[in-house]
Amino acid sequence: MEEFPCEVIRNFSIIAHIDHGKSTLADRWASKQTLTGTIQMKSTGINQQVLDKLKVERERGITVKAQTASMIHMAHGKQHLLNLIDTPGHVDFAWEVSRSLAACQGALLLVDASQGVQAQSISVFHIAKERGLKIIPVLTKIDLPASQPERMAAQLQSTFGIDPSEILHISAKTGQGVDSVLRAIVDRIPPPSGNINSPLKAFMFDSLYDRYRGVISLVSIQDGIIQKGDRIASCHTRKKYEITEVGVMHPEEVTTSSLQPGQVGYIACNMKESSEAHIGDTLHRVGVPVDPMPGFQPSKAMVYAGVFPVDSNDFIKLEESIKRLTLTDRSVTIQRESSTALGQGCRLGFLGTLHMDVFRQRLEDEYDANIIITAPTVPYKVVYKDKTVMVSNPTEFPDTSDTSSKVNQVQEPIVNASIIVPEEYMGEMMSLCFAHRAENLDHRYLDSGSTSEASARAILTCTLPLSEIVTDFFDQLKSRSSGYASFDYEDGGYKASDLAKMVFLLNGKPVDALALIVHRSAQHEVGRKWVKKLHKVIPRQLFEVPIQAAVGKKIIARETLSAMRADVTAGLYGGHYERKMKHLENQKESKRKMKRIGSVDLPQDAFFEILSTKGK
Ligand SMILES: Nc1nc2c(ncn2[C@@H]2O[C@H](COP(=O)(O)OP(=O)(O)OP(=O)(O)O)[C@@H](O)[C@H]2O)c(=O)[nH]1
Repeated sequence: MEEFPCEVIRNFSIIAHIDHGKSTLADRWASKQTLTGTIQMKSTGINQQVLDKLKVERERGITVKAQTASMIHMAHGKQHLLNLIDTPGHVDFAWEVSRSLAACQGALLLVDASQGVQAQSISVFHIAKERGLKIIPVLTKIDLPASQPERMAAQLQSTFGIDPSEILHISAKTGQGVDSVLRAIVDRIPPPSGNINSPLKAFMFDSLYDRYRGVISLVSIQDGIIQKGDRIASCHTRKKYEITEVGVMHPEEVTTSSLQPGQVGYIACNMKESSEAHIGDTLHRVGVPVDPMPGFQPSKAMVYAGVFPVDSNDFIKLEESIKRLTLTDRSVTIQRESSTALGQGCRLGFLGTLHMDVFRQRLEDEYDANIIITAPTVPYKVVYKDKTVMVSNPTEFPDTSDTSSKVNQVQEPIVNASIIVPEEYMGEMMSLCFAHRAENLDHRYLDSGSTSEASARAILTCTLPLSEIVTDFFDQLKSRSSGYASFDYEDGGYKASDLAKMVFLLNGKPVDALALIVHRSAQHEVGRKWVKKLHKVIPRQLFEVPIQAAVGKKIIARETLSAMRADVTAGLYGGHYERKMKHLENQKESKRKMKRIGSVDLPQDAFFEILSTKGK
């Protein structure tokens, strides 16, 4: 690939609410490049969303991991190199958005012309604005009969102060106006600055793991030049490496002879451990140190869950798979955990529940893992007289009803939430929020000056405990607004709360994997619901089994599982010997799949059933 000086390079991202059409637009450009044959790309074909590489992304139609791709565009008689750094659109991945934007000078704010501004449009706009990026507003899907470009342009003006004459109107589906976006990128986004004669300064904004070459780092070159054979060092770890390959993402890797100032691309340098690749690190030439770029805050886990192998003999294999997977997803935190009910496992920290779901699915799809994942928990702060302890595992939560426990206070994480919804659903949304312990509820209209016409949209803001939204909040939000509501949240710190640990007992023995942290106002309801659920899924035993929910020493709910008859063959009269044997065999087989809790045999399926249902 030829070399491009800074002035013809543009580094940009597309920022948008989920489903507003980022991948479709990027894809149109990618397929156009293959059609014109400007660049040989290992594209998977026209209209296949080449940027959404992961299987889970294709299945769910969401972008999980930011990808980069380079394109060549002719403008003003010169070839321009446009580097697209894709960003995920889901609230869980705001951290990835911020990271991707650090390598850009501009961003396309893509808004669906039939839906208008949504919750994530607002949050990503602010992230881009804070980073000082040039923003190009684009209304897309104008081919849809329901699109209202004029009204949405007015909305962009009232929400973001954008001049309507700057807004591009396109359809990524039909291709209308798509070229005008490329032109605007060239004309409006400033080229990256950088000096080829200055010492090498490369900013690492992402890393991937390759089985054969080790860690592949994605970098944006601030100054200097980087090529094969160069010896580089990390400002953060001070470790030294030799560059074995450099190139650009196209979106597949294409080797180049060098990467120059303003370019975004990948480097391979025999980095064996992903722990050596620090996102936000600055790389320089060995012996020529530079001032590091301001790095990133590490991502913060918001949701924790225990992951256990279904067959306890598979723990080592599972741990290995988890470690391999975290090489491509650095935002997951890992800690070993052991449970009397489920054996040895890992406690993983995720950015949110979608992130957790995606990780679980990737473990199953890519590593063939057979796992049990416990109910998600948020990180709580337990304040003692002399110290504060973070607790992300319900089994470690103290008994707050015990006055001798020396706990002064328990605090839970809070989020500042915003919901955008057509005004006729406001009542439903408010009651949903109140049912989830919302406070500081407020609202305003998004279509400024709009009269009370039916489709006027409002933005509702409130604070919510994070624990309330990690279960079924999002599903309820969608179903109670007929799919119209969009939701976003940001960290709102911690707040004191009246929380308690709920323990479930089978035949008087606590099952640690089922422990929960609940708000005291909901403890009876939650206790009854879970006890009923357990009663439904636990098979009858040879003896009567009480199933109880307890908070502290107090039993708050109970069901009793009646005993069954001992002899499984007793009901078979006059049967063949073989039939009897088969029954006994079956019984032995299902015994092997049981987890024994005290004297109670609990089948794996029961755990799956209990833990897979999201509701508290
Ligand atoms: N009619 C029409 N449909 C479009 C257009 N652009 C995208 N779509 C459709 O909108 C849906 C969402 O598009 P995507 O490109 O997957 O959206 P996205 O923003 O990449 O989604 P995430 O990556 O999950 O954030 C798909 O069904 C697309 O076919 C358009 O210009 N016109």
